[in-house]
Amino acid sequence: MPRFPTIVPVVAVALMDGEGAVLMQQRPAHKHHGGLWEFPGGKVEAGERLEEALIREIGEELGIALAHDALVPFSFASASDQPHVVMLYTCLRWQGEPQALDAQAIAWFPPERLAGLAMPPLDVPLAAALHKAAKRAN
Ligand SMILES: Nc1nc2c([nH]c(=O)n2[C@@H]2O[C@H](COP(=O)(O)OP(=O)(O)OP(=O)(O)O)[C@@H](O)[C@H]2O)c(=O)[nH]1
Repeated sequence: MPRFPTIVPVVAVALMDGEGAVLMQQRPAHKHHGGLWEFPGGKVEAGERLEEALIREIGEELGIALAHDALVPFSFASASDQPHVVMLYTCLRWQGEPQALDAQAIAWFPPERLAGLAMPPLDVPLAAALHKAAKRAN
């Protein structure tokens, strides 16, 4: 019987500003997927709850405190050739001003511009779903 690879859970967030723009970060050049734009986040550590991991990662990467009750599960993405499962939340409320503490750069993009970014493969369907949801909301 075929066996599935062990899953590596990754949590990420689409922070949205008052105009619906989404914050993306550019991965450091020396890392896997270097230079690509991704949703801020990272791997869930053993024993961590998903939201707890996300709040920790975002504190480390952007220096902001996400409001726990503002984290809304949005979608997830996986592929047969990699163990990562990216679980994306949306969030409209946080404390502090996002800074690129880990990434090469951070920037806000209207949802319709996400598809034009160079992204890791798992982010492509997530970005498309965000764009679709934004269109439905308008
Ligand atoms: N944070 C984040 N990671 C993503 C996204 N999409 C995606 O495929 N990933 C992958 O999920 C993993 C997250 O790992 P991480 O951010 O905690 O740690 P890392 O950069 O050191 O990863 P690495 O060990 O693969 O180099 C990376 O392999 C990354 O490429 C995304 O939108 N956000």
